[in-house]
Amino acid sequence: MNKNAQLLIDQGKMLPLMEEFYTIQGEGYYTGTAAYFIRVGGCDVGCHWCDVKESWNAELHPATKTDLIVDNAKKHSDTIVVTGGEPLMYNMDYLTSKLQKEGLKTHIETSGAYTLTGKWDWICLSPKKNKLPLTEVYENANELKVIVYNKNDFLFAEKQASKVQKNCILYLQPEWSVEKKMTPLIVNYVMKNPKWKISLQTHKYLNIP
Ligand SMILES: C[S@@+](CC[C@H](N)C(=O)[O-])C[C@H]1O[C@@H](n2cnc3c(N)ncnc32)[C@H](O)[C@@H]1O
Ligand SMILES: Nc1nc2[nH]cc(C(=O)O)c2c(=O)[nH]1
Ligand code: SF4
Ligand SMILES: [Mg+2]
Repeated sequence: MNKNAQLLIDQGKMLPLMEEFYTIQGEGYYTGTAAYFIRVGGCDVGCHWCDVKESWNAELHPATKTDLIVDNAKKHSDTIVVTGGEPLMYNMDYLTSKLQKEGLKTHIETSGAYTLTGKWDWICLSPKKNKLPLTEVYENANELKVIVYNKNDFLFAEKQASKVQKNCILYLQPEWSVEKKMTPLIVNYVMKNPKWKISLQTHKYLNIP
């Protein structure tokens, strides 16, 4: 990448853009709500079950002017979900201030493993064992969404829940490849531990992006 583009990326004025799409939020608190998704490339957390591994290598995704991303997003929805990849690998201050100036709601999907930048109307924190969230992200999360791949993940989920604020909404979401096996276990767990809710990847049942 040329020096100038790298400088603009460092300032958040350009971002490696993998894809953007208008769809229905499939997961968590806003499930069922229309939103425009901005998927930023680049992630080094390395979840073995990640459903967007194509996002990991930032160099495969074109550095795009943040102003253009915003001008496009505002045509589609009043709610913008920034995801990735891991969006917090980049400085989100410029993007979110521009989105909010346009009157748009800013939501983020994050592992919380990097410094919290940006002004967010909603933070979905999905912690990963390989690279745990930073304290500042636990403290500002509106929802905690723990992916359940095996039985040990219930214990991990409880540890993560002890780190977020009292009003943070707690979700357990089955990992997609074991969804048939883990969903009944999550259903049982939630009935026994009703501070938790179940979150399903409803867009995958609906066959939408
Ligand atoms: C692809 S990640 C991108 C944002 C950020 N890197 C993160 O992990 O939160 C978006 C959401 O999808 C979840 N996810 C990824 N792969 C999944 C899978 N195979 N099954 C269930 N959820 C998955 C993540 O935990 C996260 O909540
Ligand atoms: N419909 C839909 N909802 C989503 N919620 C979080 C997603 C993500 O990949 O971050 C996602 C996604 O990829 N599609
Ligand atoms: S942190 Fe998110 S994008 Fe990165 S590997 Fe894990 S699920 Fe995929
Ligand atoms: Mg997804």
